[in-house]
Amino acid sequence: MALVAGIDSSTQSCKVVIRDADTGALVRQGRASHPEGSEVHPDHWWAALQEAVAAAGGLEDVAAVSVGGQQHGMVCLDSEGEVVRPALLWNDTRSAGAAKELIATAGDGDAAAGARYWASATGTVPVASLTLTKLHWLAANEPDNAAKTAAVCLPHDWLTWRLLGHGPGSGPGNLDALATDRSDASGTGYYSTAAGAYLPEVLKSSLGHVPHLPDVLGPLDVAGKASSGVLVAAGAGDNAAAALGVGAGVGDVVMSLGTSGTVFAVSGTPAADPSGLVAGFADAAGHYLPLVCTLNASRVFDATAALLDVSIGEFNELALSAESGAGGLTLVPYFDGERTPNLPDATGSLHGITRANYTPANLARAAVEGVVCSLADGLAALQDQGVEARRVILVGGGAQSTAVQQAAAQLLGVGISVPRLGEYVADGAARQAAGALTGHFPQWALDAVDLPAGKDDGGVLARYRRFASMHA
Ligand SMILES: Nc1ncnc2c1ncn2[C@@H]1O[C@H](COP(=O)(O)OP(=O)(O)O)[C@@H](O)[C@H]1O
Ligand SMILES: O=C(CO)[C@@H](O)[C@H](O)COP(=O)(O)O
Repeated sequence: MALVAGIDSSTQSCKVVIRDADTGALVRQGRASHPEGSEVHPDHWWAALQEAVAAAGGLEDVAAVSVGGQQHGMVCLDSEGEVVRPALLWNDTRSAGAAKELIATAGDGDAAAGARYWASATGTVPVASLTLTKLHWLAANEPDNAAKTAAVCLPHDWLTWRLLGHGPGSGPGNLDALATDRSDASGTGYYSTAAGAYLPEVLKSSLGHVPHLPDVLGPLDVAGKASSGVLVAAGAGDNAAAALGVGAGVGDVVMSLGTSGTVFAVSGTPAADPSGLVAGFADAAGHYLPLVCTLNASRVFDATAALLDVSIGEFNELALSAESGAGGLTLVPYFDGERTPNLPDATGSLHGITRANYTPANLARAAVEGVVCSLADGLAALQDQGVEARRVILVGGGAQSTAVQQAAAQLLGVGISVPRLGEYVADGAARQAAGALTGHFPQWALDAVDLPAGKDDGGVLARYRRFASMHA
């Protein structure tokens, strides 16, 4: 029995699953936390990866490994392979102005024309989350660090490189060993998803020079072999890895409630949405992954639970104990600013408060409904781009909440499928590792509970949309 390992290096933590390559049976797993903040030195990810691997019993008996990682994070390396500055993560909004400038410049001052240019050139209209806008911010605000940047890569690329034994000072040519895959390259802002190629001229005009970029590997390619002999696969962005992990097919929309809220589907054609709501990413199996991402999902639950001084389990019980509609309370969850819609400076808001409805249970319910409604808007944006939604597969930490599952079934207008408690990004990476080992993706069974579509009788979504539109 060959074993494969999948790693999910996501915003809040690193998770490792070790599975049987043939059957997909879970053999062991481990986890370690990442530090807080939207600016993190990559060394923390490496330390957490090693801790999580150790907690999972090590990789000595594992034949292949692959890394799924939080997307977009800007990892700048100097000519020796040393990290130039802590990575700016996908949820760091300081480059919002840089995004605006890149759009205006491309459209000669006309933002709509600029958005059309970017959607057609890369598949995605720039927002603060994209690596490109972070590099543009770096050039304007830290010119010395920009000048020192000899290579740029993403969190999963950097971890793959470290697993292969590379690192600061690991010798001349070590930057040449950097590798990525289409799914993560397509989230940089300097890669054309449709053409499958980097856009060096875009980098030159935003960073001031063209740094070395990781080779873009195919879905079943091998990045290399570690000194221990373990095969290291191409890896993927975390959302693309989740799509592989749940085996998403035509008609499936995946909705993830992690730190980010994401809604995405596997598609045969690349998206190019000039409204900027849908990002035109690639998937990890040779197709495309139109995706909507918000900045506010599970952490809205964490923050509300902290305010109410209850555990996350008690928070869910409270939300379940309130009526649908939270007695008239509506929470617009823009706690960390927002990416979709693009409102980086927004804050959250609570509407409809009366003395009668201002209870912990209604507040918990309003938090759940607010997050689910923001993702319902994401689903609508995907459908506007032609994505077919026959069911929504719920994943990510927040999907474990029964209150979230019920609200999703009620408010999304399609049936919900909740896979059994699992780590679907890490599982997707494990499937990719098995693919690199055998030359094909294995079919692994997925155990899920289905909930039929309910009805939004109380107009919860319409009321949410009315209050959310006040932020525009
Ligand atoms: N039962 C639950 N109900 C609501 N939220 C939960 C539950 N279990 C975990 N979470 C939340 O999920 C988040 C972690 O999810 P995860 O998908 O691992 O995030 P990320 O991939 O961004 O690191 C945390 O904010 C955590 O509080
Ligand atoms: O920016 C995006 C997708 O475009 C995020 O989905 C990140 O990839 C982080 O994922 P989580 O840590 O929230 O799972």
